Amino acid sequence: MTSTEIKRSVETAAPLIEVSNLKHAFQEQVVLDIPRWQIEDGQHSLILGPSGSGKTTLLSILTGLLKQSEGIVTVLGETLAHIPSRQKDRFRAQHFGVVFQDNHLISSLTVRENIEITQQITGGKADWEWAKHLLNELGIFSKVSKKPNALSRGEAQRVALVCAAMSRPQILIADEPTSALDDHNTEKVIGLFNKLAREVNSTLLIATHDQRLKRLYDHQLSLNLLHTEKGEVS
Ligand SMILES: Nc1ncnc2c1ncn2[C@@H]1O[C@H](COP(=O)(O)OP(=O)(O)OP(=O)(O)O)[C@@H](O)[C@H]1O
Repeated sequence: MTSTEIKRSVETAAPLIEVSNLKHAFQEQVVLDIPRWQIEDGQHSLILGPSGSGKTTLLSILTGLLKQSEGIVTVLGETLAHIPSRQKDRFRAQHFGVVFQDNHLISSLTVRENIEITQQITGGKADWEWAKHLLNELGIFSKVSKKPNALSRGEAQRVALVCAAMSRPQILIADEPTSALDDHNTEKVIGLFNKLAREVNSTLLIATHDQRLKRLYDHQLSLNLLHTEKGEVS
């Protein structure tokens, strides 16, 4: 066992994520209410729910960007509320890789520069060999000197995946990775996420309203709309 694996096995003796009595409200409107939820290391999971059911809110809480109104959230055994604010960014960068729906690549930088700057921001040391390996695994190494506007949406998403995986995070989050895709491309993208999670030894956490993904992952958290707008039928 390498030292990284030993560190990881110690860190992951606790569940990867554990939530109890979690509630969140915006202006007294409760948008999230999760009595209990747990993910173990390696248990790829879906957060399923319609638009407005609180998926992004939950991801923001898990990554320490938003403090919940009530309840306890622990990540890798650490209670988020006990981590001082100035250490939250570091905690997030160390343990989470996030792939957003709209990729968040910097348009004036090449693929290689986007990857390098991500590493600098997350505090990791430059490791171009690892980046090359991941780019090759995802079939986009030939695009390293291109800028994002010269990439297809699928290629840009794969670059974003490489950026998210560079720090070998324990948790790889994807926010709506497939909702705009047809069935064929959905399977391809999910295949890439699974492959990368294996490479990096990460657990996938996918937030989506795409019901097609339900049959692909056993572990699922279903969120419901807790409120309706005036004029909407509940
Ligand atoms: N900063 C905020 N201030 C007030 N209300 C908010 C804020 N952020 C989210 N909300 C509300 O909280 C509810 C949940 O929003 P959230 O973005 O978490 O849902 P979602 O499931 O991710 O939706 P979508 O699939 O459309 O992205 C919505 O009613 C939204 O309007």
